[in-house]
Amino acid sequence: MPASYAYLGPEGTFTEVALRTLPETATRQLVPMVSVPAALDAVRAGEAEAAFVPIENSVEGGITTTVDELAVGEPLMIYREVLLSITFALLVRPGTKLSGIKTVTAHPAAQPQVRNWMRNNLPDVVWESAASNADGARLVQEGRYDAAFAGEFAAARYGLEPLETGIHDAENAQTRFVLVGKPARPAAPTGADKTSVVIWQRDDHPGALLELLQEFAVRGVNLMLLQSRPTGEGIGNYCFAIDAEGHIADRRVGEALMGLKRICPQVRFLGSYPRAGVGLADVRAPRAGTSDSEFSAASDWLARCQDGRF
Ligand SMILES: O=C(O)C(=O)Cc1ccccc1
Repeated sequence: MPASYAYLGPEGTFTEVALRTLPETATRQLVPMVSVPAALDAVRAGEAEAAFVPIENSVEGGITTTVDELAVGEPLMIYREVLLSITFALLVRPGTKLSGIKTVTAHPAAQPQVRNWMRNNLPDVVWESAASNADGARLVQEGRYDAAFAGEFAAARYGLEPLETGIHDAENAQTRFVLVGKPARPAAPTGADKTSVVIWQRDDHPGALLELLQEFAVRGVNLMLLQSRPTGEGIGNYCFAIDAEGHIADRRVGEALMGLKRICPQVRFLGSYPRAGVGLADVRAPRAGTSDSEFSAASDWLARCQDGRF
């Protein structure tokens, strides 16, 4: 049996479309799962080699279920990311008219991307969340809802028709998906990489977040995502999911992570992986004093000082 990748299903999700852009899917069995936690647990249980799940969108930010699931439980690591531009279609059973729609469904992350369109076109319609956009389409096929926001490509799969296509409140809305597996050595740096971590702060005091961010700032590491998530230990207790530019093998990134490890009760490394859609030409040169060679020269100098050989 070929190795399998579990993904947020059922068939016809944006997740599946994004997953199929990875060349290695040609030799993998793709297994739709009912939820993000189910896909991740399939990896933890050794039933799937990897899971492919949505993690962030450009309209609403982090997809919290995914961030929360990666922050706790048996550790997993991100190996790849895929960016997909998203527009929605309003899918209905054949013959349904806009005026006949009383209920609509989709994944919760779809709502901020279609809210204005709904306000203008379906102002009195009741929204209910589905496990995924394709699951919403499946529920419309079953007659549970009148319409679903989903990819136009999902229509044929569920015997529906698109009443409207190209629905998107924000121009160029993109969703980011990640391929997640059990921890192993990250792929070698490409020069255009990203490092994801979740960090917990030691205690609540003025400047606590600033102290964490300084570890990146003083080493010239640019941040690409900062998301606070409740730890579940009472109001005001947060951990922070952070994406930083660079690879853990880059000295400035490694040193920033070591700095965090010294001051945080817990640091969870979620992986270093190539940035989607970014080439070497798009990557800024390191800030003065933060290149690998400058870190090495400084450690050599320190060793010489310690030896009295300066
Ligand atoms: O992949 C899907 O279809 C999903 O349900 C997740 C999702 C939600 C909103 C935008 C893109 C992907």
